[in-house]
Amino acid sequence: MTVLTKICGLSEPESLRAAVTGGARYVGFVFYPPSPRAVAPALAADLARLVPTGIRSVGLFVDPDDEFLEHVVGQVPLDLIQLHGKETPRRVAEIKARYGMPVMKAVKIGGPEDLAAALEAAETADRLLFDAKPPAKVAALPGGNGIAFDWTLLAGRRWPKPWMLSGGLTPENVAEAVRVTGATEIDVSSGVEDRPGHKDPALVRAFLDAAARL
Ligand SMILES: O=C(O)c1ccccc1NCC(=O)[C@H](O)[C@H](O)COP(=O)(O)O
Repeated sequence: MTVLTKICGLSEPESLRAAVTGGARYVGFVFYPPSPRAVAPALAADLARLVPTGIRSVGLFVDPDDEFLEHVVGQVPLDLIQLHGKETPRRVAEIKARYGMPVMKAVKIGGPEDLAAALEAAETADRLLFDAKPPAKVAALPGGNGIAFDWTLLAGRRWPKPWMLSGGLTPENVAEAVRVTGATEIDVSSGVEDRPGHKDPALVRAFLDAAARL
């Protein structure tokens, strides 16, 4: 089965090259300053210009205002906007209309009660990304926490929009995650880092090799 992979949180040419040459179909740039993966728009623009046609550059935002979106989208050649905050379906529709770009909405999963939000998000988003709900007790990021959710919650389910599985994926667990969920698109950040915010090109290649064997 062909599984498409997104490598998220790229900020260096070497790891970007590992993603591109390793077969990633999406590369993600984080525009959320509190993240250890946050990248300046000017650097992201330089990196995005290295991305060959056919690989989609994804800009990741958390509850961005229009001024920040304008600041980034105006200088970084992006193919897809990923919204990873508390954006409503109405805000998603507004961003889609304003920037004329498809939007992938993150849906945070902690338990079965969170699945309904996916159907609501699918009303206006072009794509869904299922991620683990951040732990409530610690001051976690909205995403990129290296935490997996219960994949059986997605088993056998169909969604009205294309969707991507993320949350705690690694070269070691990705085969099981895809087997259980039936995901055809996957996303990883922490699982290919040797320290928070630093992608290890060897781990990037290992993850992509594992995905290619599915
Ligand atoms: O990656 C981040 O630092 C981040 C910060 C704030 C919001 C979202 C963030 N990442 C979103 C992604 O798409 C990650 O790839 C996804 O959450 C999976 O991350 P991980 O569990 O570390 O593989």
